[in-house]
Amino acid sequence: MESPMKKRRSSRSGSASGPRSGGDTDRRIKKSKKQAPAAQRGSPDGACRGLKRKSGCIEVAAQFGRKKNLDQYYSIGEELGCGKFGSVRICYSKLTGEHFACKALLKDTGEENTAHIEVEIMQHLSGHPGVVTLKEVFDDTEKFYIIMELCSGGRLSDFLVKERARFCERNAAEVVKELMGIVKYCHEMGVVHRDIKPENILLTESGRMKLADFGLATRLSDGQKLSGFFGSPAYVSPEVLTGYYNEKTDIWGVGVLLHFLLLGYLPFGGASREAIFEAVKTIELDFHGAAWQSVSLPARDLLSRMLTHDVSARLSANEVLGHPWFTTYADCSASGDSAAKCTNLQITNNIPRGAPVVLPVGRWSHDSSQESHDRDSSQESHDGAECEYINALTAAVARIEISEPKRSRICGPVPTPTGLGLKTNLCTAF
Ligand SMILES: Nc1ncnc2c1ncn2[C@@H]1O[C@H](COP(=O)(O)OP(=O)(O)OP(=O)(O)O)[C@@H](O)[C@H]1O
Repeated sequence: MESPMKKRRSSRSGSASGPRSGGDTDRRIKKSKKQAPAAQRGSPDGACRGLKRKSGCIEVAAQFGRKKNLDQYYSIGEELGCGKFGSVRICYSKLTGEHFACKALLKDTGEENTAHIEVEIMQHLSGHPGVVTLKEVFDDTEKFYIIMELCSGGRLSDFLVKERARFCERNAAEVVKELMGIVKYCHEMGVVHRDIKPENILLTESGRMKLADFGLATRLSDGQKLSGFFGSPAYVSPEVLTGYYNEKTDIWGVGVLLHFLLLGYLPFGGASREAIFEAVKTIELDFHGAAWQSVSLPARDLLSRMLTHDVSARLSANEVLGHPWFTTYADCSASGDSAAKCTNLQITNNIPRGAPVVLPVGRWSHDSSQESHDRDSSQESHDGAECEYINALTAAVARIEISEPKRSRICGPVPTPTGLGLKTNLCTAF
């Protein structure tokens, strides 16, 4: 797994533009129902303007109700992780004994308003099971302390590195389905995350995913465009590098993750940041090469629609979730035949960055113990039938009508997405 690359926090004041100010990009971005205006990152007064006034929305005037005397309420424990601007530690409520995570952000970094917006967006999204829940905020003369839900399962990136395990398509579909449900919720709430990557996806003890680190997130109203560089090089979308963008930049990030899950390596690599950017901007992925032969056609079709440079053609979160690839594996599970339909991908250790993984072409097995390349004739005929099924699905995929997302704003939690099929593995992995 690629090590996380530094974000340009100093350029967080990227702008949001109205629909009329943008040239070509405007024509590619269809307008939809009006939504809240994006936060003005340079203006604390504007930070809550237009934001849906759901219960608990933080009023900037109230400085998100931050409290003093952290020590009075919490004991701070060991470090869970370290970001560019501070560390995150486990903490214990002195009142209830509950465990939380405490993110400390230094005040003298000029990031004070960013901290406000991060907190505000977390609060805005609170209530969804896929978003790290904000508990409360403290400050003292030097730091802000964000008390949030503890995700003791660690980061998805660490899980992927540790496991180095087989990621069959069914498991990949479960991961992406759950993540996309969270992204869909964010977009419906008018929030673009802008830094979707496995380092920012945390896992609970029970293996559920939680999107975290809203430090680069922003709000976006329908038809608005964003500009400015945000994100991590390997996951950044081409439009972020070349001009204006919208919430579809998050779809690209999930697409990069899906590519990793399916093939075991990231699609855009390079020896330097510039080289990665060049790859992101110029490489058109070919889903027909040898590496893809053991990946189903619906999976390839979906990925090609997530990693297309044409933003207007790129699927929305809702459209991704409606893709037949997910139906395939939902149906498999329902029939109790899911394991048989898993294409096991062997993600071997020490894969050089950007190097292709040699996949076990045509191997279908029930579990990792059945790795034999010898398949009996009944299995062959089973595969043949499955191929027909998959090809029929692909034909259906080709007829999918692309529609703009409904930007209805959901005030409460949306239904919990299906849990990770890897739940057990995740629990034991940490
Ligand atoms: N709620 C949480 N529960 C458990 N661990 C957490 C939690 N939030 C953050 N962490 C850990 O702390 C690390 C840093 O957190 P986070 O990414 O929010 O900080 P950051 O300063 O924004 O980082 P970056 O430099 O990537 O922007 C995470 O990678 C994760 O390991």
